[in-house]
Amino acid sequence: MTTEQVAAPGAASLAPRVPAVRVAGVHKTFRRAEGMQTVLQDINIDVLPGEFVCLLGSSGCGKSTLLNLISGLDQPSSGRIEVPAGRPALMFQEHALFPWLTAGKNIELVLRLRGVPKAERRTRAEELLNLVRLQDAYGKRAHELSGGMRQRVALARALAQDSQVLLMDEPFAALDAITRDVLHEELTRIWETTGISVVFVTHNVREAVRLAQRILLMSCRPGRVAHEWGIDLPQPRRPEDPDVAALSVEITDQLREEIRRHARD
Ligand SMILES: Nc1ncnc2c1ncn2[C@@H]1O[C@H](COP(=O)(O)OP(=O)(O)OP(=O)(O)O)[C@@H](O)[C@H]1O
Repeated sequence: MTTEQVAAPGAASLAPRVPAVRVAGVHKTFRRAEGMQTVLQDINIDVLPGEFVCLLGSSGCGKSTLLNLISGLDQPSSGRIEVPAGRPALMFQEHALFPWLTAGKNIELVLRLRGVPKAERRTRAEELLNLVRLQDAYGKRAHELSGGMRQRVALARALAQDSQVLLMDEPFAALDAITRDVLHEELTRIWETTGISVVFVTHNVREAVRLAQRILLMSCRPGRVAHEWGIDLPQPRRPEDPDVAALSVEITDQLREEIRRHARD
């Protein structure tokens, strides 16, 4: 297992040794018709301020469950979740924009809920749309936007929460490969600019290697952190770069091994 610890480049208001997110000894069990199912077992993760961490694993290994626990949407059966950086923002595969509101108003709604004065909301919404390179989308509704554009608005809306931590659950999984690629580039740029911590869930090895400073590979049933890689390859990374390709092969082999092990159990 490679456990190279990587320094986060981003800014953050927290002292360097205080993690943005701490998951300590977390177990999660669900009651099901066939009995109790342990989905997560003894998960221990510290996410540093400004760090980009990918949770990688095959379908059903508990990635979304872990993200839900970090977000506070669900509680661990035992162990502790701490988010010293404050309430995280969330982004999912589904954009979940309100269809009756324009892109700008979707963002302004979050600003309003945060108590941002009315006079400032429009300017801030436009700034956020600029940040995701959607300057012209302020007055457009979701049905007038492409899938990639909707996810950009969803990202802008998540950033409107002004959180230090962004939790992303397969946000680009429904997009075509080229659009996904462009959004990877945008997300990397935004992460570098804002210095937020990102916890990004995916089952796509290439996506994880493209984005992350640290990849945590989860095993299945129960979900545990089976392997960890620290990645200090420069951004932007291209799949065909030899180091990126070699790492993708190494991680894919480990993922296959985890899937085989799970099938044998
Ligand atoms: N509320 C729940 N009640 C019962 N079982 C649940 C609940 N939520 C999740 N599970 C189970 O926990 C396991 C892990 O699910 P989870 O959605 O976290 O996996 P995942 O790794 O995110 O999968 P995918 O990549 O397919 O989204 C699955 O077996 C799922 O059926």
